[in-house]
Amino acid sequence: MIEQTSLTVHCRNLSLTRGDRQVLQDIHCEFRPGTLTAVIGPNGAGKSSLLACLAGVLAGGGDLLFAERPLNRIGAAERAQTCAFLPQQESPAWAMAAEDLVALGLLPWGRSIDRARKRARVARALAEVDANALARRPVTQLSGGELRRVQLARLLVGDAPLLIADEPGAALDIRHQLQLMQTFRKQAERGKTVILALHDLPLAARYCDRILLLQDGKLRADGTPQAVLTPEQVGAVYCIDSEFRWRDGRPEFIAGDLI
Ligand SMILES: Nc1ncnc2c1ncn2[C@@H]1O[C@H](COP(=O)(O)OP(=O)(O)OP(=O)(O)O)[C@@H](O)[C@H]1O
Repeated sequence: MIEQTSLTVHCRNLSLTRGDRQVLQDIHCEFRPGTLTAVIGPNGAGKSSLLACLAGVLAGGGDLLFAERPLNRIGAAERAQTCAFLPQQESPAWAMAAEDLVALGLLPWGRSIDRARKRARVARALAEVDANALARRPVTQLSGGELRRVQLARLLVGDAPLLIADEPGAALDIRHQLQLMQTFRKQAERGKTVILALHDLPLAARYCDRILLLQDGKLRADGTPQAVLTPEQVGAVYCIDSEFRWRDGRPEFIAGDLI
């Protein structure tokens, strides 16, 4: 059984083919507890594919290890308790109440958590994303950002040591985006391994410890925001001008013009 409070993920020579295209090539990296990592890169670079592999949803070549154990040898229930995953897009299948959708995040624990504790954890997770007021609303009647916040509560409710979320803040207003990034920061500070695919480079620079930059399925850079978001690297990958600077002790990424 994997120790539930902290988890290192090793990814060695990971490759993935989808259709007739190789979308990930020899990705070599590791993700440590207490670290908030952003995976960035242009559209089609392979971010979602990488996250889906890390979550065990897609299987590629190479080795993926959770706490030194091959991911494909970890049973489904244990894997679900270990890793919470939020894909880029997910539409609700039926009109369940938001709190019931969040409670699905506790399914991997079955009856080992009693009803009262389940209710308390669901309420806490909804509060974390400022969504308590949505608890009884049918998920099919929520706005895009409201639904995303409820799905994020489902990601958090199980308290899994590994959190993987694909564009978690894409539909959120600016206040909820900041709140969400603070939540992920807190999760990392509590010892979780947190991996997010992000397009928002200023948010990645400000909140993440580490950035992986993907381009055409290859890992182009891996390091601190300052080391990765250099004008040269950003220019080469995104074809834009940019600036990375420190203001009041805080890293700031500023996008400039198209090159
Ligand atoms: N189901 C699929 N079948 C075949 N090819 C796919 C499939 N899904 C994605 N791809 C291809 O895999 C490559 C990587 O896609 P992926 O979704 O991982 O990129 P991404 O970096 O997450 O992009 P975005 O920023 O647009 O979300 C792209 O070239 C895409 O066209």
